[in-house]
Amino acid sequence: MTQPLLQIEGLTKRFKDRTVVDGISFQIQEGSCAALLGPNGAGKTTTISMLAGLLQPTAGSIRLNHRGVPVSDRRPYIGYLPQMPVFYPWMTGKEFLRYAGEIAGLTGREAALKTEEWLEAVGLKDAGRRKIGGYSGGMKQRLGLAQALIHSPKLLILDEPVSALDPVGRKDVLNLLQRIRSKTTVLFSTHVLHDAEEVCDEILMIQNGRIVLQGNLDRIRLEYSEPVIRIEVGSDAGSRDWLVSASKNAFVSRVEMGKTWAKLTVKDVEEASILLMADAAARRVLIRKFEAGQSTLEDLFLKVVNV
Ligand SMILES: Nc1ncnc2c1ncn2[C@@H]1O[C@H](COP(=O)(O)OP(=O)(O)OP(=O)(O)O)[C@@H](O)[C@H]1O
Repeated sequence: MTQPLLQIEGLTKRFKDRTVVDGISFQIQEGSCAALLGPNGAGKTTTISMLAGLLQPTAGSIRLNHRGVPVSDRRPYIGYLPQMPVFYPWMTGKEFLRYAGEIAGLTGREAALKTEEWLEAVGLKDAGRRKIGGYSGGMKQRLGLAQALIHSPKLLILDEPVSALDPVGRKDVLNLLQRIRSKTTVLFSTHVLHDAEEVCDEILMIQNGRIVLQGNLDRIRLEYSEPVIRIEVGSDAGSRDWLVSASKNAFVSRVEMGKTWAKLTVKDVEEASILLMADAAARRVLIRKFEAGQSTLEDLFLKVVNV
């Protein structure tokens, strides 16, 4: 078995007496794309800052392997884009990238070559001649990605790369990440499950500084999906009463309910659908929506983070 690119063991960060990252362990295989997913305040930025070498862990180990051997200084192997990158608005995109390349250790010539390559790759070939002060949020984030990749790192780490963007910028950056991930191992943090699903194959769900669920997305989807029926009824008293009594059926194992809707976890979705529909028809209940299927990853995420 090949060594994982990144191995994290018991990583912990305490600020005074407050434990913000609480002994987390995980691995990232070369070539994969992993999302560190969790609600606000879960500990994502703190974890990522430790991986990027900006914050000293209180305990635990971070090991990055290159050709199967641990490296002593992992920073040259990592590309990092912080949650709120700082750009010099008076620089052009091109000047900024060259500067970033030289800071990352490239020679002037290499930095110039890589700048052209990356400006093209992130769709800023023409804009590269303009000042960053005039860039949109999405353009800045694409420039930030180019900056993080300019020294050809083995692992790209991004802290909430799309959360501050409008839908167009978000789509642009997610599409770009989709392309990058075929060549570079990626770890990015997000509090939006949909973003993780769009790009990643692995997830690490974090809450209160602990990993509460981790693994391959498809496997988790399969393992945790449950048969559910979602029903929406009319707002009349009869329909609402029926919904309450329907949720008390013996075949319902869990209920979430609003005034005119219910999500019922059942044992056998087909059998339960037939019984519920027949009963609703016999009692002339106004069904506005009836959806029988499997619970989604969103359901699981909400259940895990308990919101
Ligand atoms: N330097 C610090 N000193 C004390 N507490 C801190 C410090 N940095 C972060 N925290 C606290 O640690 C917790 C986790 O913060 P962190 O920024 O890692 O969460 P996050 O998951 O990235 O959240 P968000 O999605 O809001 O960015 C928060 O409650 C935060 O207030």
